[in-house]
Amino acid sequence: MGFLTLNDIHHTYFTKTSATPALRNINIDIKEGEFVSFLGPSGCGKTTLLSIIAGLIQPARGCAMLDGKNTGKTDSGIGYMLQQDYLFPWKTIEENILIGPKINGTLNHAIKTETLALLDKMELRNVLTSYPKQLSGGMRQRVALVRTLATNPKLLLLDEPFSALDYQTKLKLENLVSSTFKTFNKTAILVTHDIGEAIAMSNRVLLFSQRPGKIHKIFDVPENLRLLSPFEARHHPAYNELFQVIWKELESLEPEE
Ligand SMILES: Nc1ncnc2c1ncn2[C@@H]1O[C@H](COP(=O)(O)OP(=O)(O)OP(=O)(O)O)[C@@H](O)[C@H]1O
Repeated sequence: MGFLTLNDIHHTYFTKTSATPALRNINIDIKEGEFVSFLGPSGCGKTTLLSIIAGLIQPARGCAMLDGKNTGKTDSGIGYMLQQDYLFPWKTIEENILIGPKINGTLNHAIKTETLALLDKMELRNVLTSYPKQLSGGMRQRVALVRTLATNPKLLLLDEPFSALDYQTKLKLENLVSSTFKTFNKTAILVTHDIGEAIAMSNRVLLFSQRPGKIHKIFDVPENLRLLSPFEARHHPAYNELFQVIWKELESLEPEE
């Protein structure tokens, strides 16, 4: 069994008049410290699967087990980061990043020091007393990431966290996130539409089929790419090779016009 095990997950959304099958037969083991990306056509169920892993949606069948516990039944220590930063506009950056430990009742001197060090690592100095509206989009996403990491989650779910950023900021943030996750050996799942980002950030890329989403193929990212930063990885021949393979596979999934 993996650190995170997705066990025969199926899900269908029901309304009064319709049923939308979203996911079928999702089975996968993810190791501790692994970075996995979910890639696939729009509407194939990637966010639904993240919500099931987070315990926010009860799947119609199957379950997600993290460290031996069903994520839908326990407070499983999962951090969730989205495209929007959802910082509290009326709180300072310091208050925002420490809110998780404060709510959990775990805030102490050591956690505060570690969290502030993380803010430093994210190249955000001198913003502690600022408010979110005074920061750029890229800075706010980094603050959101520090806030997510402050609770020391066992697993991080990242739902297109870089997609609203300009290209340069996105590349910079990918580098920062990747080095932070490697340093702290964090297990993470990234939902993205960017094949390059998936390859440059991950150990494995899971390609989903059209809805109802199934795991269509799993691509292992060569070990030598993982030793590089995402920016460096994008210039490696192995990156281009894998990009072509995934691109062709993704194209074969698109519906005929
Ligand atoms: N609450 C809901 N009620 C009914 N249908 C839903 C609901 N949420 C999602 N769906 C449908 O389930 C399918 C999967 O949605 P989901 O958001 O998981 O896909 P996705 O792969 O994340 O899409 P995208 O890449 O466009 O963000 C879609 O057809 C969507 O319209």
